[in-house]
Amino acid sequence: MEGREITDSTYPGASQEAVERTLRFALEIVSDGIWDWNICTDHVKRSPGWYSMLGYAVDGLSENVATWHEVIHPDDFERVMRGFQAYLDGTQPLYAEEYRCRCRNGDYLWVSDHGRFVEFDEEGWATRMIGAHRNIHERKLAELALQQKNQELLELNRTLEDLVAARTEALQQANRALAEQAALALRLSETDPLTQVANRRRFERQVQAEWHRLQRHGHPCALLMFDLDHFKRINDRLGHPAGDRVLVAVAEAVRQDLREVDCFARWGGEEFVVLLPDTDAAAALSLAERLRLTLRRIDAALPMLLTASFSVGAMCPGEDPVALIRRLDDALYLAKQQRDCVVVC
Ligand SMILES: Nc1nc2c(ncn2[C@@H]2O[C@H](COP(=O)(O)OP(=O)(O)OP(=O)(O)O)[C@@H](O)[C@H]2O)c(=O)[nH]1
Repeated sequence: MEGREITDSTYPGASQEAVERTLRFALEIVSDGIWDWNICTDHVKRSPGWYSMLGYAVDGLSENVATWHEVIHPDDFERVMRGFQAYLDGTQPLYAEEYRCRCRNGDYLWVSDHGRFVEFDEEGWATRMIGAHRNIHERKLAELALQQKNQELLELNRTLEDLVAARTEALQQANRALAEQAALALRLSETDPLTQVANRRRFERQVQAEWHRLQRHGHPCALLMFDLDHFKRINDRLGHPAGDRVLVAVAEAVRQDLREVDCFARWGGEEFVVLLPDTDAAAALSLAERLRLTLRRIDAALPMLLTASFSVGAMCPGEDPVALIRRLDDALYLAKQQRDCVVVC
């Protein structure tokens, strides 16, 4: 077994005493204090360096293991004993611990402690163990201060990360709320407050977009315009609020006859327009006829029949949207000469 005999081939011909002296010198050079434990008698011989390291008079303490137990800091005691026992049990290949030792003046000094068995009986039981202490107080304090700083930095970092995450979340929430508000503001600015259909502004924007689509891809697109007939009479006979209710009922009925992609808008007063993407003039005409009949069927508790006059027209490539609207206006004017009819332009 390694380290079983101190007198081995390293020191051929030397006496046991001479070898021990040499080893002791070597240990004193590399350590601050040495202990030499006779396991059978429980006698522990400690070097003068060990006593002076802790401020005790040389050989001023009982030379046994209990002295060691008494100087270990209570907070380190269990850990050190566990490490020591693990070596004694053979579950650890060496005994090496760092802990605090009580000095004579009551202060505690950080030391490192290494030890190993050096002699065994015939059955292989350890009979002697030698160890060395080193004063690591300054290094250990610096290390602990560094650990403390690292811990503080970690906590600060965590706090900062939490703060950043909380701020990011708050910012994202604010952005979402802002985007929702902006979308609502846009919707309101482009919605007719009475009928809740699109207003002229939204309609003109959509017409421009469709016009560009037509120029680029040649997709057909049609427009439909209608104006309620003799609407003034409704107001005059039943009052303005009743007229409002009729406008709302008209918008509701027409909307139900349209597709999602159609843009239905109130052009002004009792006049409405519909933008019909991917629709040619013939399809727009049949839709206008259908809507004309729809309006006649509206049940608005009116003493007179509700009718409307329509104009429809398809967008022509190259034609200015303004010119197209004018064309529809002119056709509606013609329809108004007869009323309750559709004029294609
Ligand atoms: N109740 C109500 N009436 C409105 C609204 N906007 C416009 N009007 C009324 O609609 C009527 C439009 O009258 P006119 O332009 O003479 O048209 P009309 O009576 O429908 O006659 P024709 O279009 O020639 O068939 C006016 O009395 C306006 O006051 C509105 O928001 N609510």
